[in-house]
Formats: sequence, C-alpha cells, structure tokens
Amino acid sequence: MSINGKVALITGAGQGIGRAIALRLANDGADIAIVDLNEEKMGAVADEVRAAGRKATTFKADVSKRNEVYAAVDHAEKELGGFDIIVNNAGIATIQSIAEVTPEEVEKIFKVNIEGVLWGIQAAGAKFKEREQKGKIINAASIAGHESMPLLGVYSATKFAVRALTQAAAKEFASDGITVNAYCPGIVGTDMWVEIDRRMAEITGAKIGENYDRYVGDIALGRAQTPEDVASFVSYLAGPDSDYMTGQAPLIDGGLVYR
Ligand SMILES: NC(=O)C1=CN([C@@H]2O[C@H](COP(=O)(O)OP(=O)(O)OC[C@H]3O[C@@H](n4cnc5c(N)ncnc54)[C@H](O)[C@@H]3O)[C@@H](O)[C@H]2O)C=CC1
Ligand SMILES: CC(=O)C(C)=O
Repeated sequence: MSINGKVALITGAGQGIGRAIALRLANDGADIAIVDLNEEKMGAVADEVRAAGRKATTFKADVSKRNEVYAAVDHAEKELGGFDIIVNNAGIATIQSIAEVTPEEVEKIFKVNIEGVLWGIQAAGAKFKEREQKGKIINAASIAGHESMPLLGVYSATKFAVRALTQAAAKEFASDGITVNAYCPGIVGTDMWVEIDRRMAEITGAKIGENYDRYVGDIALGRAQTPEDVASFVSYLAGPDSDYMTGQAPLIDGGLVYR
C-alpha cells in the first residue's frame, strides 16, 4: 500500500472519475476527503470508502469559490489528521460552437475548470507549506488539453489552461518538495459524456449515441475508457513511484491523441 495512512482530498468525487479515484486511493491505503456539490452522492461514496476500511469525510464546496476550497482543505486536515494529496478533478463541459458560445457560458466554465483547479493548487500548496511537508497536487486535464475538439472549443481552452497552471505550479513549488502533475483522459463513459453526446446530437442533428460511438471507434485499444482506467494512473501520480515527475500532463486515452 504505497500511500498507506496518507490523506487525499478529491474534488468532484460524488460520481464518475472522481468517485473512482476516491475508491482507488482508499484501496491504496489513503483516508479520503470527498468534495462535491451533491451531498447525497458524496455520502454514498463515503460509505464505499469506509467499506474499503479507510476513513472518509465529506465537504460540500463549489470549487469555483476560493474560500470554499480553502475551507475544504482545512476540513480534510481537521477530520482526517493530515493532508498529503489533492486531486483537483471537478469539472464541467460546455458543448457549443466557437461561433455561438456566450459570455455567460464562457464565464461559468472558466470559473469551474480553471479557477477551480487554481484555488485547489493554491490551497493545497499553502497547507503543505504550513505543515512543512511534501505533497502531491494532481489536476484533471483531458485529451482536449492537447488537441482542441469541435463543439468543445471553450472546454478545450480550459484544459489547455490546466496544463499551463500545472507547469507553472510545478516550477514554483518544486523547491518545497511539492510535485504538480495532471492526467489527460480520453473518452470516458460518465454522465459528462452522456451530456456531451446529447448536446452534440442537438446541435448537429446526429442520432443520440452517434458522436460518442464515433469517438470511441477511433480509440486504438478498441473500447471506451472506464473511470477505473483513469484512477489507476492517478494512483501512480499520488504514490511514491512518481516522486521524480513534475509539471507533466500525460495522455491516458487508449490511443486516441498522440503527442
Ligand atoms: N468524461 C470524460 O470523457 C472526461 C472527463 N475529463 C475530466 O475529468 C473530470 C471528471 O469528469 P467526469 O467524472 O466525467 O464528470 P461528471 O460530470 O461525471 O462528474 C463531475 C463531478 O464534479 C462535480 N462538480 C461539478 N461542478 C462542481 C463544482 N463547481 N464544485 C464541486 N464539484 C463540482 C459534479 O457534482 C460531479 O459529481 C472533469 O474535470 C472532466 O473535465 C477529462 C477527460 C475526459
Ligand atoms: C470530456 C472530455 O474531456 C473529453 C475529451 O471527451
């Protein structure tokens, strides 16, 4: 158990990729702080973490609000007795063309996907320094952070931004023993893709499922990605085997985007 007894906070952990990361890190031996907007879903994940034999706590926070992210980090430390790993996973998608996207849509997604990650990096970095310890900061990017996708242009911009924040924070925090990396999944079968496919169908006139199937059809390994495929890579980023890695945003997509 490579992270036995460590404390990990995961945002957007009520479902999807965040839930899988919470359960994987619990199985790796960490105690887990679950942060999300949805209290009922957080409670269910906390029960699953406890069933895996680890401590769990939940905290309702909107990651776009800096004070709430700082409060979540303080809560995790107080309830679980330490603070070692943050996974800034929470994110939303805007499915709209560059020609049609509105200022309101841009503001909303920038606040959650960019500021949400920035405040998580900042709050965790401050906590590690206050505690005079090393730490791991792990951010959700995407294949869309390496190659922008049609109808996901603004979403893609947020994921390019996550890579930029990851690189700068890695350089700024390295001397404190804090590493900062990102993970870049491909097409993961979560509620996010249900909504992306529904909106793509609405905009393009395609059938429901058609766009999803087309993207999955291009994956070299021949299947959609599962949240657990992502969680196993985050497990590596959270553990000591990745201690000599910082500022990176590797693709974990079954062979879809090549960089
Ligand atoms: N599903 C996919 O194919 C891919 C997803 N990603 C990224 O992975 C991350 C997780 O995605 P999924 O699990 O698929 O999404 P999801 O939509 O299934 O789950 C997202 C979770 O984040 C929470 N959340 C949303 N806004 C929040 C906010 N402001 N504050 C706190 N929590 C908030 C939601 O309540 C939900 O529990 C996102 O950052 C996403 O952009 C990256 C590449 C591919
Ligand atoms: C949602 C997302 O990031 C992709 C690449 O599908």
